Amino acid sequence: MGKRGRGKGRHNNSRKTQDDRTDLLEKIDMQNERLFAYYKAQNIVPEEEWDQFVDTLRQHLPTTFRVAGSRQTAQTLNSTIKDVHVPSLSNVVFEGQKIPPPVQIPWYPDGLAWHFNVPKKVLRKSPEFKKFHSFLVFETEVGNVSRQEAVSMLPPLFLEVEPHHRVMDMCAAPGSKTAQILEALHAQDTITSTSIPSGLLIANDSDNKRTHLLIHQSARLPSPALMVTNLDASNYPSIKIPGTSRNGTSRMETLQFDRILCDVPCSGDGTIRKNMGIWKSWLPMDGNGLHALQVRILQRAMNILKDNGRIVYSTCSLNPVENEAVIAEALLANPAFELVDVSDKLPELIRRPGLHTWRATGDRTVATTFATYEEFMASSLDDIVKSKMTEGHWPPKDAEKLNLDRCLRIYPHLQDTGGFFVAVLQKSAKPASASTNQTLERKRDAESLNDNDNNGPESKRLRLSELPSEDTPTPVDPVTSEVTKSSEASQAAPIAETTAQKTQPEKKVKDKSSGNGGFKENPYTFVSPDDPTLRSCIERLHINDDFPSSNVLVRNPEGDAARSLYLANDIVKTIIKHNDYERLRLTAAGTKVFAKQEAGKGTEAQFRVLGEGLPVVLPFVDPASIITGDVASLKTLVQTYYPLCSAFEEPFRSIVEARPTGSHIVRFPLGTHGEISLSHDILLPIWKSNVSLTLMIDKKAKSALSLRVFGADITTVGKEGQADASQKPVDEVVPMDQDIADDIKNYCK
Ligand SMILES: C[S@@+](CC[C@H](N)C(=O)[O-])C[C@H]1O[C@@H](n2cnc3c(N)ncnc32)[C@H](O)[C@@H]1O
Repeated sequence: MGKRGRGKGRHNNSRKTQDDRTDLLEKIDMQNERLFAYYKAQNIVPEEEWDQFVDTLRQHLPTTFRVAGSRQTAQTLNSTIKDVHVPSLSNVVFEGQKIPPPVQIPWYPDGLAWHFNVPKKVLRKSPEFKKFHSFLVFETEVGNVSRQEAVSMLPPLFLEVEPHHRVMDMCAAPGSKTAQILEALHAQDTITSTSIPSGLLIANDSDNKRTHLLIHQSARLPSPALMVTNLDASNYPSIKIPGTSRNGTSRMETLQFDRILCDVPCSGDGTIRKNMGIWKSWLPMDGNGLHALQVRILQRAMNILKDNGRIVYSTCSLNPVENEAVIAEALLANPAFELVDVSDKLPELIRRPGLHTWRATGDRTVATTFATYEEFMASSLDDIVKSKMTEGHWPPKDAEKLNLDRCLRIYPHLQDTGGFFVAVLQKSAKPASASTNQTLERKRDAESLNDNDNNGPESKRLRLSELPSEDTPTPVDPVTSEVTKSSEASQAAPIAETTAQKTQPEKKVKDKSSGNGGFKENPYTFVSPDDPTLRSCIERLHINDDFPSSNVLVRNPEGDAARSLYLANDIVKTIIKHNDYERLRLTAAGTKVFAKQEAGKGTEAQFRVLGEGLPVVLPFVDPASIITGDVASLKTLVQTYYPLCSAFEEPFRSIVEARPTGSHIVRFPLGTHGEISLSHDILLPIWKSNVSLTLMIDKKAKSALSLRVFGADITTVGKEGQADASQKPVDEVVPMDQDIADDIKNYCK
């Protein structure tokens, strides 16, 4: 749950929030002469479209959502929306007006994303929309639906992630794009079981609190391939993994990524339709001030990308200083990279090309904008203002050669969305060509201009040469597999930083984490495959020998299986084994599969399989050990907390009575059972005590299951709170990257 609307009176509060929001929309003066003057000067839209562009900025943004989860799960839920909900919403008339049903976003693959624009009071009062709304609320809470601004769904689509890819999401929180990337890594999952992809996703954010939001979000799609780190992306340390040199000797190498997402912190003016405060606060300095960090993050991504790998750079800002200027500066410094022409991808997406010319300014009134840095420096503006700008804020001399038109600009009036910018960059494996040599010359020109003392203080210039480099692989001791001390010292910036971090961990950590305090997480430690607790889980649940028991970890330095057991895939295991977790500020790794269940007095505690862990474990479980259930038993388990075994009908009753106490798995097979029909098998973990059973999934998952199977929330909590939940606006259910004003206020500026 987000920070809003907890506890008593939540329902009234959330309604109040909605009303306040509508009032705000009406009251706020959606006028900002600086913003208009700035964007008119950029020529971002043709003169004849300007009024339509501004009118759209002033309109409320429609609700958009994406059906999440693996391919199979998503398709099944999408069919429910298409075949059950949309027909029931197609003839709704409210206060004499026909209300349009949700429609699919035309460019989103497989029709899995939806758009609807319905006044709040319709959601509250129309029985059909109320039901649909409840469905969205519950499915969002369990992660089958992701409420996400349409344009924010774009970057992961252009990233084209495959299950074997090593992927880095550099600025990941709160995690809506991380979830999309995870789904792509897990494309091979089935509706009941999770694959163990060979790939990797490192989701990173420099804000410690927000990494926890990220962990919460990604718990909706548990993955053994996920790691979460809490570092400054512009200075991300190199990750070491063992490799082999050309002559066959083993050595440590730097991990390089196939795909990197740089969804960088930005001024966020593309979100003005949701974040109305931007109307009042917008200044050109918002973007100017972020430019250098944005370049440094992109540069770092370029350094850790594999040959032929791909980077997607994106912002929810329309400002060329945060967009084309960043791309141009990074391309000039990295001739091996080029912008990818993606004009044939997502053909239904209406986009405009990136700009080759723009006019930056340091003048807060935006009375003047400047075509070039030289023009700006020759102006009568104050020296302090001048010192805050760099040449990189302006277009380079022959910007056309960089193909900046291959960038994508998404304007709100084109398809009723937020404003957005995306650039797709590819690293070629070829040496620099004649044209890239020219680029190098331009870079040298640019650097020599930077060296001119009249061009502002040295500290304000981006020193590209200071960025960490990945060139030197680190030899490894063939016996111990450890990095030798001397080679460690020879690594440029990342290692220097590590050494500093080791000697003064607290201080350094504080400096780097934007005031979030020291790093207090516990390390992950692998347990022995022969660990008695692990062996007991494996035996009791009839898990076969293919289960990767050497990839099971715990979260304490001693390696004690005290509370929870996690499962990681091979690459996550390798990274954990060969890198200092404090240096990586490793916040999460792998997925939790088993947890300790305290038993009653005098009974020994056992471990149980978790709801979120079951899909990962299931492919290894002996099918004969799985109990077959019936819909009546499922209903009893959903309705009651601890139903007695004797409350169930035969044959389920005798089967469970014959089972030992502890963790078991029940399969409810697909098919029609009286009035209830299951479109696929449902597998759930249960706990059997001496006389009763418990369904071991959390209450939100139970409510969503109930709503899906029985058409209503028949859980105890649901019966008490359904009215409350169904009234809760869907946009208050989960934080959305473009939806929380705080996100923009606190983190994107
Ligand atoms: C636009 S938001 C990212 C939204 C996210 N990709 C999503 O789709 O949910 C930018 C994020 O960058 C993070 N951030 C800011 N500076 C950073 C840095 N130097 N390194 C890494 N992350 C940073 C912020 O904490 C914020 O969460």
